[in-house]
Amino acid sequence: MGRHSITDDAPDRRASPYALELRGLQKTFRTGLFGRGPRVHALNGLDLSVPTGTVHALLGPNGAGKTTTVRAVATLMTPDEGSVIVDGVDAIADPGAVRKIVGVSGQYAAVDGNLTGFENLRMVGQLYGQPRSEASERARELIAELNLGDAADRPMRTYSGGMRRRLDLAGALINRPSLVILDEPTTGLDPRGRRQMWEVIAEQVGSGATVLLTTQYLEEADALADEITVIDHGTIRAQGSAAELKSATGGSILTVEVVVPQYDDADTQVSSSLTQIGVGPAERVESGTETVTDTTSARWSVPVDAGTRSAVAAVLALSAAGIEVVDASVSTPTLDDVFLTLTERSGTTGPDTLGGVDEIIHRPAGSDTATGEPEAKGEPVDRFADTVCSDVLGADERAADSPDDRADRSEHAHVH
Ligand SMILES: Nc1ncnc2c1ncn2[C@@H]1O[C@H](COP(=O)(O)OP(=O)(O)OP(=O)(O)O)[C@@H](O)[C@H]1O
Repeated sequence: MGRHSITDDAPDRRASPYALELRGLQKTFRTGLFGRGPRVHALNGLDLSVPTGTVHALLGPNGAGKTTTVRAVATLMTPDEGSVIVDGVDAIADPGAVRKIVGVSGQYAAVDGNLTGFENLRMVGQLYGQPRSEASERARELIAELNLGDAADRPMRTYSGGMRRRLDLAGALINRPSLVILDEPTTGLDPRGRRQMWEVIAEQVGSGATVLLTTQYLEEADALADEITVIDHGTIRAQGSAAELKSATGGSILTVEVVVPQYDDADTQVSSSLTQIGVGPAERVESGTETVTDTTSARWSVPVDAGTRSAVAAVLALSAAGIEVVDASVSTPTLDDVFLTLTERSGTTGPDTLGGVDEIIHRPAGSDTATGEPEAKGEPVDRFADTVCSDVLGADERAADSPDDRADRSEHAHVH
């Protein structure tokens, strides 16, 4: 995708093969009245590199730090420590420049329900500084790409959930951003709508977009992402392709059911045959089951790395040793297994788990300037749109900052 520049001010950009680089990102929130509640370590030193033209998925349970990461990249929140570089531009030193080169989903579709999809998109383009004719052309282009042709001239309030999501994605793409941030792009869609959205996202990536995706759907990350980062309590638990994560979580397991031979060292015989095929020791997992032929069978399992070929090899080896095989199957871990293993290991207990609350700070009233009031989820959406608008319309950028973010800049909480 080409890049559209909306101002003459060229940002201070260094050449980079990465559309996004995060280094040592830390963020601690104060909570409670006057910030006297527990500190929440939302991010504990996050590192991430997203090569240009790829999709990177952030996976984590509720409260893991996904939205905080996304907000740091979208310049809605200033981290306490670390750096955010978008397409070579330092987001902390020059947030205004970064806002012009990121597109964030969830921001635009609701601009005005009474306007048509086309009018909404054209307006977003104009807010980015595109002349009306160019904004119209880009809006028509995206409407065609995102299969919204039939609905383009209908008021947006008549759109289905899936159409709104596609219009929303179009809004995030209107400025031909270097990095597209999709925060849970298919939440609430039915399976068909989700698959249609995946197709649209895949097409955009095929034409060169770089995407940072957060999702609660592991199959979404599996289907779309080149790389996945699993985070929990603001810390990276694992990073890699879906296949790498699956094999790091334990690889495939071969399970074999055999007719128990009636001689003394039968177990040793089965165990050594299977261990030779596997990449770890074989274990007897179940025994004493009556088979349909009134003989007793036993189940064995062994970790393997050759997929179904391991099952064939096991049957051949056991048959050669005179042991009858009743059943053999290989199971490969799903991304769900990976996710559960990684997040269970870190002590996550469920959807309401808080990220990294580790201390209660008692301060005398008035001893710090942070309000510490938790923000309502969803507030950043409006704030990003406001900030983009104020940037492109030349208003004072600082006016769009919340008191919370100003406090963020003046005060750096530390993780202990
Ligand atoms: N403004 C805030 N004030 C206080 N705590 C906050 C604030 N924003 C986030 N947190 C806390 O930081 C942690 C990380 O939150 P974050 O929203 O980034 O998680 P998430 O992975 O996006 O979760 P979810 O999937 O539920 O959206 C959570 O414990 C959350 O309660």
